[in-house]
Amino acid sequence: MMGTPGAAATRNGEAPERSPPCSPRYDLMGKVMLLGDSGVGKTCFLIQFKDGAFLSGTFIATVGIDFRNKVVTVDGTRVKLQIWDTAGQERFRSVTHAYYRDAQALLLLYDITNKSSFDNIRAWLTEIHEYAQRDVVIMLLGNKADVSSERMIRSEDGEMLAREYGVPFMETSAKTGMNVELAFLAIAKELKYRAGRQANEPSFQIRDYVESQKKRPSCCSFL
Ligand SMILES: Nc1nc2c(ncn2[C@@H]2O[C@H](COP(=O)(O)OP(=O)(O)OP(=O)(O)O)[C@@H](O)[C@H]2O)c(=O)[nH]1
Ligand SMILES: [Mg+2]
Repeated sequence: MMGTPGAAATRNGEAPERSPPCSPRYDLMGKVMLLGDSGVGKTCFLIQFKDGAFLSGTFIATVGIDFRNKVVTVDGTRVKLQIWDTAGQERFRSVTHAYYRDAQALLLLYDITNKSSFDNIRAWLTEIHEYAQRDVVIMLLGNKADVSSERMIRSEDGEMLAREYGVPFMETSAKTGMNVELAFLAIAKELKYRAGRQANEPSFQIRDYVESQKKRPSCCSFL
């Protein structure tokens, strides 16, 4: 499905997004984009979050760009996440660039079993800095953490890279669901915090939140 870039994260009612009458109510909405090389698992990550299912079998690369909506409730606030699933293949880059500008959050994935997908993260970050909003929330995710036997990238390497860029990091599995919901909940919490901080509300640090909540794969500390 193709869509168009649109409105920024807003309180419901202030800058309304046209939504069908049957869509669930929400207090706040934000656009999230999934980025990363082809095959790292972006589409599976989204399907796992949206439907709780894993697409195994033949890999079908995404063509162009697509989105799904899901409303999550964080601390009593309903946050509608409009999640854009991009094509990782180089030939679709010019299509996806146009969508960066409207995103409030970017989930940048690599595949822990694929070294080049990790090596390309720096190039992705350069691209993000070129096309995205300056204050966009970025999270680095090392996906396919369930495949410990083929691991090429140590968890510590992901952590180090994330620290260098000042972004939260965790390993995930679109297959088992490990840390998938947490990634989106952390984004939703950050968007809620940014949209309107109440007096006396403690400040929210997304990196601390992710560090305190994330699960670690049980098998791979020997690498
Ligand atoms: N074991 C395992 N396999 C995964 C995981 N996530 C994705 N895969 C597999 O990896 C392949 C690629 O997954 P996709 O989600 O289609 O990859 P993508 O990033 O959307 O790729 P493009 O659409 O080309 O950008 C598929 O065969 C999936 O079944 C995971 O967490 N664990
Ligand atoms: Mg895809």
